Amino acid sequence: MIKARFQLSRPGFCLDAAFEQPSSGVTALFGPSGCGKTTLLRCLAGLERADGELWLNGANLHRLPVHRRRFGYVFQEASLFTHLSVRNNLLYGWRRLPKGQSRPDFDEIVGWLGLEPLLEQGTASLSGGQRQRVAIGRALLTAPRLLLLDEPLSALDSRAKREILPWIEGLSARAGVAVFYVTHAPDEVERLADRVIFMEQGRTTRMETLQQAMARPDSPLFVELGAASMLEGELGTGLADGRTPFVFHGQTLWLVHARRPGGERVRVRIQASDVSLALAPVGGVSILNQLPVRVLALHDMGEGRVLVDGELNGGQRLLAEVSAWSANQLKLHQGMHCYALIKAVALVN
Ligand SMILES: Nc1ncnc2c1ncn2[C@@H]1O[C@H](COP(=O)(O)OP(=O)(O)OP(=O)(O)O)[C@@H](O)[C@H]1O
Repeated sequence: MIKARFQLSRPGFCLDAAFEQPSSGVTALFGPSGCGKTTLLRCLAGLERADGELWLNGANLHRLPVHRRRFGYVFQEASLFTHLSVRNNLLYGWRRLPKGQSRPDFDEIVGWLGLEPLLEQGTASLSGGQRQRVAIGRALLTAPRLLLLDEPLSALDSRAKREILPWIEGLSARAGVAVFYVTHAPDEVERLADRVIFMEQGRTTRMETLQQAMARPDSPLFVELGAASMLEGELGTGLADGRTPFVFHGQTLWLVHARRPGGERVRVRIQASDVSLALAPVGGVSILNQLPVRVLALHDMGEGRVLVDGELNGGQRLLAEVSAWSANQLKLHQGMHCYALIKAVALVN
């Protein structure tokens, strides 16, 4: 477990943050600009002098200086050594690991991040996404106890961001290291995070699993794009007619244009406004996906809209946005069974 509490004041800003998280997987630190995400990450790293405490798996790290914490830190813009090749940048911390400490496998980490073709290059010719991959590799090669990533994609354009995301995904599990990931981009949280710590005005306001964070209508993750649900399951083999099955808890959703090999664990995203409800299965419609759902709660969103919080077979949650008029017509109420008609399903990873 990681248990942390930090208090710090500077003119115009106070940090008062506390959390407890498992020491595995990816925890996103999410909140608006200026709420203190970077400051909290810097407190974890030991780069800020804050009051409080920091425990990692029972060890008290709070008084330890930065280098003795052995955390990897990657900033918004990778600061690579310009006089060294990619290989020597990667090996920089690895070579300096204390004698007797087990060394991460260089080739393995290079492979995880797809860095082989770049190894003998200088850093000047690297794209922004490649630089970040090298910075993450360099941090992992120091065998960090925690990996701290501070908005590593924020300086990249959307194409570079799309390219780098698959390399970052799954890294925490492969390397067996817990990752703290600062971002204000909901799509990065949905794609990468297992858990989310929400922050506002210097305070940690809530800690949730991604599923919990996406199952409440007032989730800060929904502010820009509206409510959505995330389902986890397995991709099946694509059919000749263009459909690919996504299977979860014995149910199937059909995706179109998935173009991916079957057998992978994936997440899919369903926008609540793309989900309609019906009292019985509907025939003669173009909608591919209909799933039974049980109504857990109805939330009045104002402006004649109702957000229906539903539970699918197996327990995963599905949000549907319907008009208040339709909710009345269907007499939707808690505990009721109905069918979700899902217009679009997007693969997240
Ligand atoms: N070195 C500094 N000296 C003084 N104030 C600072 C310093 N760095 C940050 N601040 C202030 O501290 C507050 C928290 O900043 P912080 O960078 O932690 O927020 P953030 O949530 O990471 O923001 P962003 O998403 O924009 O990076 C802000 O009010 C910021 O202006």
